[in-house]
Amino acid sequence: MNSHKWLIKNGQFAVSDPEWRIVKGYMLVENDKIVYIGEKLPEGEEETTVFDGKNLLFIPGLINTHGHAAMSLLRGYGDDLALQIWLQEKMWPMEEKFTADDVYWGASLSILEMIKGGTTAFLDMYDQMDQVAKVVEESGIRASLMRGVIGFGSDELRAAKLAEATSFAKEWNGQANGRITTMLSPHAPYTCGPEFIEKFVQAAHDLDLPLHTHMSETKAEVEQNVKDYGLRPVAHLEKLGFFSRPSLVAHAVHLTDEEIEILAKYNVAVAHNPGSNLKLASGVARVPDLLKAGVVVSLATDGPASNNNLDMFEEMRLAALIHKGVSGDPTAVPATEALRMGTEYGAKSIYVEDTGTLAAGKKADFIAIDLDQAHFLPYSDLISHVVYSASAKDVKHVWVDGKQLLKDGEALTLDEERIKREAESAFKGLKAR
Ligand SMILES: CSC[C@H]1O[C@@H](n2cnc3c(O)ncnc32)[C@H](O)[C@@H]1O
Ligand SMILES: [Zn+2]
Repeated sequence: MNSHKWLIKNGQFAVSDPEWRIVKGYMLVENDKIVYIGEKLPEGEEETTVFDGKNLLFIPGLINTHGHAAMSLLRGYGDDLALQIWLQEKMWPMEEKFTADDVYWGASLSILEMIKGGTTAFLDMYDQMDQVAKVVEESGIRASLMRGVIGFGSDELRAAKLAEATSFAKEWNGQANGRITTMLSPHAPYTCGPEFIEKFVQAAHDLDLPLHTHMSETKAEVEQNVKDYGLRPVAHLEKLGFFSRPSLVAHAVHLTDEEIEILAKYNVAVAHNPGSNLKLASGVARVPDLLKAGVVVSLATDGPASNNNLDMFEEMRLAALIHKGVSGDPTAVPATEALRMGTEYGAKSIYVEDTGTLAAGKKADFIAIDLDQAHFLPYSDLISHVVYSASAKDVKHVWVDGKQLLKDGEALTLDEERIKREAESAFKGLKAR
């Protein structure tokens, strides 16, 4: 393969080594990697192709660590409901009717929205994952993918779903030039019995893969777990060996001090979904306490049907704001920490640690924010502006693996008009069936 080198000049770059600061000057990219960031033109690069970074702030691509992309087709279908009613009466009956094409177009719509909003990597848990993987391959985004499994039904059905999950994980791990990685994912302790979860743990050991699940999202679910198994979800999963694998849990809203200690002890990462937790009235996770205990807390939207968008700037802002409101402490989650949660901690959570920061040697997954807008002036503190003033609409350019996916707000790898048409028609089809 021919080597491709290009240089950004006149840019402002948000680096975090170890504190956030803005470097004004140059960034050199070679193939899929950042090779230099600094104030001076790197020696010998006078002739290198140049991209003008004037009026642009370059930050690491945002990393959305929990979601269900195909659920964009169900956006607005079942608002203002609590989790279990929303799942049982609205989502699951519709999801039963999803065809492979529905998953493909639903995932395409979400991936388009994510790229346009500055997300360069995401985690997805869903059925018919090969369709999502196809869109990841075509679009150029990075993703951690898993066939999510709900363990209702017969032993045969469960065995078939586990086999599907493991064969997907084996087949797709490392595909799309390494942009796809995989995990194994029982949906939740309330939809997967203990023996079934143990099978996932065994498979994760056999295949050397991380585990992911929904955990302690609602108070009712925690109480049900105690009734059914005599333990709260954290001790229950610990007993089943879940945390013996690298693991990421989504939500973790209802935790005791002891549970936070257990998560910290096993290095379990938490995907915090502030928007979805508020919308489904699930509660507010103890993020400041988790961070204090040394738990890696990243940010996620959850599916577009419980959010109802995939704007990671909104999640960073919510994370920075709600914990101040709940605790009465304005320093509970500072802007600097919210930005790490949306980038660096996201990379750790989905085990793609060669991304998530702007630094020489890291993957060239980064975005450019258009600073020439009223809501960013004065240019007093650009890190503050990213968290408190920016939104998905401010993203002008996006690169993943050094390849440009968004240019002047236009998707380069996806056909936006076709995706919008197909998604609308897929939703109509679902409703009619
Ligand atoms: C087995 S595929 C994933 C499964 O998860 C469902 N889901 C979407 N959002 C949530 C949530 O907040 N908590 C629990 N489960 C959720 C989705 O509808 C799929 O069935
Ligand atoms: Zn979810």
